[in-house]
Amino acid sequence: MEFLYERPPPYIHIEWNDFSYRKHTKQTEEDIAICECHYEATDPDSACGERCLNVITNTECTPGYCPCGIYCKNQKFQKCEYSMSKLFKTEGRGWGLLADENIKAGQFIIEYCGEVISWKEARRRSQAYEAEGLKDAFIIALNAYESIDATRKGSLARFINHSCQPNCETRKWTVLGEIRVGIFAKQDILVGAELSYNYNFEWYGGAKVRCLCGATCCSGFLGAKSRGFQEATHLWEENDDRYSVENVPLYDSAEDEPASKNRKLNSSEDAIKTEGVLESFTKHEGFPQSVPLAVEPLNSFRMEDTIMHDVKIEMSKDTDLYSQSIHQNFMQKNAMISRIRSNSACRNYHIEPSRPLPKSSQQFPSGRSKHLKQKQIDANYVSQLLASQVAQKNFLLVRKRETWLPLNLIPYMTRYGPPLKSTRRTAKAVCRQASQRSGLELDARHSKRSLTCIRPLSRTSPVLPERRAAK
Ligand SMILES: C[S@@+](CC[C@H](N)C(=O)[O-])C[C@H]1O[C@@H](n2cnc3c(N)ncnc32)[C@H](O)[C@@H]1O
Repeated sequence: MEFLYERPPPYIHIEWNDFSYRKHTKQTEEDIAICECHYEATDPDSACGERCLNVITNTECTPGYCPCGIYCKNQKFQKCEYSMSKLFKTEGRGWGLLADENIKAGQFIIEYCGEVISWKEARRRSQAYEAEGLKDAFIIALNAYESIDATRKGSLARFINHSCQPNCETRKWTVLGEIRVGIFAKQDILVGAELSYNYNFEWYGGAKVRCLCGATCCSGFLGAKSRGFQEATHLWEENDDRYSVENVPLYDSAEDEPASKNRKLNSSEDAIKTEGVLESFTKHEGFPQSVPLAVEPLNSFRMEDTIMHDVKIEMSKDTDLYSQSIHQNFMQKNAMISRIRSNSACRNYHIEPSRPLPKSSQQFPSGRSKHLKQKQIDANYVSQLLASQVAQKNFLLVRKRETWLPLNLIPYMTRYGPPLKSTRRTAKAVCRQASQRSGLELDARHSKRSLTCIRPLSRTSPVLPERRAAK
C-alpha cells in the first residue's frame, strides 16, 4: 500500500522563527514588560494567569524578569507549549492537522513559524513559488512590512488548512520584543477534529483555488471575500460570462490527488507512524459547528505592480494537472498571501475581554468585541485618574518602583474608562501634572514604541490625600 509511506513534501522543521533576513530585535531592559503577579502555591492562577497584565496585552513574560520565576505560565511560545496535534492526509486539500487531544476554547495550539521576511521579499517569493509550480501557499502577512514564509522552513502549523467556518484563529503576541503568530482555539475542539482557521487570503488575480472546506457558509474560493477578488472579477454577477466559473483558470487541489490516494481509510490500523508523526487519513467528515467568522474588510495588498515574467518550466509527464493552460496556470496560481487578523491586544492595545470590559466596549452578535475607543493622552485626565484613591491604590499595588506602567493601562486597570492612546506628547508634562494633582511622586518616560510610561518613584505605600492630611 504505497500511500501509507507518503509524506508531505520536504521542509525544514523549526520551532522558532528564522531571522536570516534581519536580526532579531534586541530588547533593552526598559522595553521589558514586567507583570505584577505573585505566585501563591494555593492559587494556581496567581502565576501569570488571565489577570496578568502581560497576558492582557498579549505579551509573554521575559524569563529572569517575571516575578513568578519558574512558575510563570506566560511563556508558551518560548517554551513551545503546544497542544497535541497530528498530521493527516485530507481528501482534496493536501495535508492537514488534526487535534490529538481535546482542546479548550482559547487554548494556544501552535506557533506559525517560518522565515521572517520583508514584504518585498514575500512578493518576490510568492511569484517565484508560482513559477516553480508550488500549489500551496504558506506566506502569511505579519504586518504592513513583514511576512512569515513557512514554505521552506516552518512548524506543523503550516499544515493547517483554511476553513470558512474555522475552529481556530490566529493571534499576534509580543515575545521577547518580536511579534509572533499563534494559532488559538476559537471553541472547544474534540480530539480527532481537523484544525482550521480563516486565511483571510487576499487575492491578487490568477487562478482561483476552489475552497473545499465543506462549511455551509463556504465562500467557494480561497480569497473570494477579499477586495481584490471581488473587484477584479464578476464571478457572481449573473449573465456575465467573462468570468463564469468554467472560464476562470481554476486550480482545484482535488485534481492532484491520484485516485489511489483519495481512498479513505476506516480503521486506525491503516495509520502508520513515521518520524514521530502519525500520518493517517481523516475519519472526520464534517466541520464543527461554530459561529461563522465575519470577514473584515482587508487592507488591500495588491500585486498589480508585480511584473510577471515568462518562465520556461520543464514539465514531467505526470504533472498533467496543469495540462490545460500550463503557462497561464503557472503564472497565476495562488497569487495570494494570507493575512493575520489584528485580533490581538498586542501593541495595538485592543484589550481582549479576559476581564469584564469597561462600558465603552461593544459586543457584536458574533461574540467578538469591538476595539475599545481610545482617548488621547491628556495630562488632566491622567491626573484626575491618579488623584482618585481607588486608582492610586491600584496603581501602587500593582507597580513596583522598578517597573513602568504604560499610561494606557491605567484606566483599564482601574476600570474607569477607555484606554488612553499614547502619543508623543510630553511625557514629563503629563507626569508633572499628574504628580501635582495626585500627590504621588511619579516618574515618566517615553519609550521607542511611542508609549508614555509612568511609575511611582517611591516603593513605599502611597501617601494618599487623607493620610497626608492626618499627618
Ligand atoms: C498553508 S497550506 C496548508 C497545508 C497544505 N494542505 C499542504 O498539504 O501542505 C495552504 C494550501 O493548502 C490548500 N488548502 C488549504 N485550505 C484549503 C481549502 N479549504 N480548500 C482547498 N485547498 C485548501 C491550498 O492549496 C492552500 O494554498
